[in-house]
Amino acid sequence: MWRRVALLSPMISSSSRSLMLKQAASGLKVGESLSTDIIHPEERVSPPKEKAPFITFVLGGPGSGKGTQCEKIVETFGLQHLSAGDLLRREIAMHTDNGDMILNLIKDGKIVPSEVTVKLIQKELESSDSRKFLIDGFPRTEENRVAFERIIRADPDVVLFFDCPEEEMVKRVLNRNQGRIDDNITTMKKRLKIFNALNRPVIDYYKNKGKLYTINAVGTVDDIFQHVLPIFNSFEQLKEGSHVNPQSHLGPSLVENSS
Ligand SMILES: Nc1ncnc2c1ncn2[C@@H]1O[C@H](COP(=O)(O)OP(=O)(O)O)[C@@H](O)[C@H]1O
Ligand SMILES: Nc1ccn([C@@H]2O[C@H](COP(=O)(O)OP(=O)(O)O)[C@@H](O)[C@H]2O)c(=O)n1
Ligand SMILES: [Mg+2]
Repeated sequence: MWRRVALLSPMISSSSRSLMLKQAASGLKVGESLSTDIIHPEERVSPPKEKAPFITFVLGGPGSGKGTQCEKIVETFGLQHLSAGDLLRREIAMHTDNGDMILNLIKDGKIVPSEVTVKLIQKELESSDSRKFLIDGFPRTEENRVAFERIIRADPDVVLFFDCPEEEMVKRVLNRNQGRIDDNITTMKKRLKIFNALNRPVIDYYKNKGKLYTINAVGTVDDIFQHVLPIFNSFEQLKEGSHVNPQSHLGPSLVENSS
């Protein structure tokens, strides 16, 4: 929705609006001309400046707790949660043209072509009324990141990285119990390899840009969330409309902004 509004608003000037009203009053259809009413370029009203939406990328290995923490962020700050994995699984469930291809890649722990994933995210962004998003499990590769920049033409404001030891991630995934086809030891080993090879460069990229917040993902869900809270609390635009107004409980040893 935000992009559509931003693209459409420059098209309507005050004089063209009055022209449309006159046309309606005179019984003319929009597009048929009223020869006396000429719009001069200097009469055009500049479009309202659309503020870019607030975007958070949520990174971390499989089972690091991204989805779990996203639920808590949504509850507290009202961001809209877009899980790349959930969007892909929905394609499988709906038997779309890409469904089988996506299923085979997920089963094998591989990354779905970026164009497919970014287009799914784009659809959600454009049809949403929200102005603040949590994009979970994305970008997983440099190719994902570049495709998002090219297609969406937006940059994240915040990048969270849930840092978790491998053995803890394996334990969590094998106990996840959500009936996921990739929650088995064979796929998990492949996913960890791919995470280390392809997601680490993305993490380094945002670290160098000063946008990365690394969070120790070991501990209880609530303890970890206490380290997420102050990050979002530091952004004014997230406070208004949030469901509660949480106090900061920053534990500096566990949260590191690598800027
Ligand atoms: N801090 C935590 N400690 C123990 N288990 C957790 C924690 N956070 C999440 N889990 C559990 O671990 C599993 C993976 O969590 P999930 O949020 O799905 O991770 P991700 O989205 O990063 O793969 C789930 O079963 C979840 O309930
Ligand atoms: N950006 C993304 C996100 C997920 N995926 C695919 O979807 C699978 C599950 O992603 P997910 O984000 O739901 O996984 P978790 O980290 O939550 O376990 C990945 O292993 C990939 O096969 C992808 O190809 N590209
Ligand atoms: Mg997840």
